[in-house]
Amino acid sequence: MSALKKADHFNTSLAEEMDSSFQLHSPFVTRRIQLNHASSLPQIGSSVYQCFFEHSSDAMLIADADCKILHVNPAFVAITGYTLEESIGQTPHLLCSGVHSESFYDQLWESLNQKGYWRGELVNKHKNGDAFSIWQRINVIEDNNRQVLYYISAFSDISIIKNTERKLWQMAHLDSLSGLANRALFEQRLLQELFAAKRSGQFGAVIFLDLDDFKKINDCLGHRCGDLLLQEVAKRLQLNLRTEDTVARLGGDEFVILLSGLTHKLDDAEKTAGNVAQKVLNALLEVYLIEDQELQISASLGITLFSTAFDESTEKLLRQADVAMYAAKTEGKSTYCFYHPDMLEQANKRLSIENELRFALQNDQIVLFYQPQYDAARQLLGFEALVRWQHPEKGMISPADFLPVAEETGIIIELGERLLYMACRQLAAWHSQGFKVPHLAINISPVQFTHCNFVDSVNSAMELTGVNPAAIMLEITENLIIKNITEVIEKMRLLKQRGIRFSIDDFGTGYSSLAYLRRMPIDQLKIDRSFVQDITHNENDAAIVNTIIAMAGSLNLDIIAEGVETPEQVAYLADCGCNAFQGYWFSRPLPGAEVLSILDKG
Ligand SMILES: Nc1nc2c(ncn2[C@@H]2O[C@@H]3COP(=O)(O)O[C@H]4[C@@H](O)[C@H](n5cnc6c(=O)[nH]c(N)nc65)O[C@@H]4COP(=O)(O)O[C@H]3[C@H]2O)c(=O)[nH]1
Repeated sequence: MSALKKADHFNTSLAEEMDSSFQLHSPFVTRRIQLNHASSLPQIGSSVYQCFFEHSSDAMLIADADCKILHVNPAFVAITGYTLEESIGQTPHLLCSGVHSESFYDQLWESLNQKGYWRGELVNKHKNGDAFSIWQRINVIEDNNRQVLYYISAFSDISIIKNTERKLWQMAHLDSLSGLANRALFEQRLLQELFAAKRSGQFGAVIFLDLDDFKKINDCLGHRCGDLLLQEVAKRLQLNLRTEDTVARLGGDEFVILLSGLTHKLDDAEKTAGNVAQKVLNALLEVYLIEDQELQISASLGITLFSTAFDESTEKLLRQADVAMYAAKTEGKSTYCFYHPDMLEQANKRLSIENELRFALQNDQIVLFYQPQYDAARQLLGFEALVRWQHPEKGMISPADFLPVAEETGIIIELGERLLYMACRQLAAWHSQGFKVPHLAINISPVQFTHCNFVDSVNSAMELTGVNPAAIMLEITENLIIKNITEVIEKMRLLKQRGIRFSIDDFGTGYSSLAYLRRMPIDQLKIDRSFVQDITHNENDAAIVNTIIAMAGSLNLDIIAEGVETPEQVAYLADCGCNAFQGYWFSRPLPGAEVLSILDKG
């Protein structure tokens, strides 16, 4: 302001002077306005300008060469909240919001001094303290000697436009549920960081985060609860990261974190990224209070690093971090893994199994085989239903090759329900055809058992097929019992009320304790085939089998041995007191149609 020279004597009325200036040009298109009383342009009465000034919807102010406000119009009063009296004598600094930097004002003044005008966007402050955005035009009015006489300014409130712009930007760049960046914004920032890393030589990291078993929360507690949990997770992520780190939600329960400017050394960068990942893991593990319920959830994290040496695309880096996250899931969840190229092949294989498995489910490629169970006198005791995938090109695929993927991806829920229904339907059909099948054992994956819909899905399979529940034996594993004892017992109790029986599969390979077993409403222990295999020439295995049989006797449980392949094994097991067998010695698992040949009517 001090650079501005004081105006010449202000000897005519304001209206008259403005009359003169407006005769020359429109004030908003001229570069520099000079008053020229000798103008020969046609005259318009001052009342017209007065009227224009008073009724304009744009705020207008006129200031003298010292920037002291001489006059403002009613629109100025309406937009800024300052009355005419409050404004006169003040400088436009009255409206300063503090949002703009000193260099912003330097450029404004440079334009006014050199070009005689400035136009642009500004954020001003209303009398009530609220900030509002304006589109402002300022013109310098000079006399014939190029001495500044006045500054005239007009501005319109563009807050609505700016808010709409902001909303549109948010819609395009932010995730509406969590308020975090979305994939598009994340990729933009990642691209910037890739360029920055190339220049600086510093490492950056992309961390892919997926909540463990989040689907269960959504399925069991509802989507509202799931959404609230995701919002809490987002908050914790933001709280535990620096503001310069970018956190984004890609969708569902998938989040990504971008760490930049780590260090120049790979080891140090790995260490820092690992520390951040561990910090995030710990923070997410803390109990959540969602709608008066205490919830706990863990996460699996995958980390990939980038720097000058890497010429990766954003897409590729995200994929690498995703692949590493899957490795963390397979390592038992609630942990983090760094990306390694070997993981990619594994991930591609898993992805193709996942896609093909979904297709197989829809296209009846999933079938059940049935392996008979006998007593020592070869009396049929029942069958175990065993899943097979009849792949059109790859042939018969063993469950060991696709069940882990089905469990990791949650497909096991749909698959398990389907198998349960198919097994019940087959048993009901045998019974209705008059065949004597005392029981059918059905394998239940731990993921399937712990799902909130499990009891309902068993009940609905039984109701839909009309099968006799007393002929159903559900096989669960020891590890399931250890992890969720109370929940497992409750579900077993509900199903036992319907007449269903339970067998502990692969018994002896897990960590069951006698104390647990006593509490469980179990009917049968199944000796794992790894003990049966060497029972005749390995003392340890023989001792374990003897102990299991004794334990079953003392707990009043049935016992069955699986994987029996030789008559010696049958004899040995029978000597120990086991009188139920399943294994290749008796029969391999058979397709449903072949089972008919070994079934008895009666
Ligand atoms: N070496 C040898 N093996 C024998 C012998 N007798 C039976 N087996 C095999 O041993 C496995 C017994 O099933 P499991 O322990 O429940 O172990 C099963 C079970 O845990 C799981 N599984 C199979 N079907 C289903 C299903 O429908 N649902 C679920 N959730 N899991 C299933 O996959 C595992 C493997 O199933 P399969 O490949 O069918 O393998 C079956 C069966 O084919 C024998 O004498 N010698």
